Amino acid sequence: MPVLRRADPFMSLVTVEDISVAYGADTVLAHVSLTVEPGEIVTIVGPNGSGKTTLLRSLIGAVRPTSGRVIHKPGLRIGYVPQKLHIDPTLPITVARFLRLPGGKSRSACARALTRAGVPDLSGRQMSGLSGGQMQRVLLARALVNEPEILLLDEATQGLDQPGSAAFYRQIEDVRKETGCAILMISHELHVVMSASDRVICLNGHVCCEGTPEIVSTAPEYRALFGSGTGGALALYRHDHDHAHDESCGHDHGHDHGHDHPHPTKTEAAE
Ligand SMILES: Nc1ncnc2c1ncn2[C@@H]1O[C@H](COP(=O)(O)OP(=O)(O)OP(=O)(O)O)[C@@H](O)[C@H]1O
Repeated sequence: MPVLRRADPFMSLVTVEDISVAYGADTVLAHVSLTVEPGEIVTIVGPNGSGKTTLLRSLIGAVRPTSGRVIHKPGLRIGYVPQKLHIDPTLPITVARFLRLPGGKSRSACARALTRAGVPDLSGRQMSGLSGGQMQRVLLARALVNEPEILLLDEATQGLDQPGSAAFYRQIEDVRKETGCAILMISHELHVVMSASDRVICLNGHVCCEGTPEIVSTAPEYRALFGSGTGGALALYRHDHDHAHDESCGHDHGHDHGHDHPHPTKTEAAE
């Protein structure tokens, strides 16, 4: 069984224990371990082909690790926002119908999810007529219908312009504030995302380094992959933590997730 459920009231939402994943002869993830705690925002960064999507897919049970295991808190509700969803333009389907598709969700739950995703007025619109930004909000709403305890986002702002993606990430922070759900996301938009994250995991087939955005951005492993340019961008987006973190680029599980996390400082670039 690739995904286990363990009964422990104090356990993490998700625990990845030393997983490796191979496609045929190609090992794309080697000995990856991580946890996601209730209410935290964790961002996975890494170059193309570094195994980020594979990691998310193994979390939802869509990819089977060759070794190691993925453990979910029992009864864990997961919301998944894919990179993109191709809708056949000749298929007439409204947003409301799309949201209710996976098993007769109530109208009120769908309306609530659209409001949480910041698009309360889209329910009567045709899916094929949505802009890229609206589509991503609808995919977010779909992931929110079941009131997830953890939201997985796979490069959810791909194709959006900078203001569009900044607005999307602000919405994600609002969702976390309102619902308390944890967020595990993949993104290439380092300067926006690293500011909004409690913790960043830098992946390149294995976990290169992990910690607060400030710590990861100065880690030699991270700089070797991404250069030092983002260090300047990060300075624009200081995240005001009101809790302590480990000061090393190692595992950083010691902080308190039970309280409110402030938004990143607003900046010109985030407007
Ligand atoms: N279903 C599959 N079958 C075979 N190889 C795959 C499959 N899915 C992914 N791969 C390969 O595994 C490696 C990791 O892919 P993955 O999509 O997990 O990386 P990624 O970090 O998400 O990449 P990107 O940033 O480009 O989206 C790549 O070399 C990819 O070609």
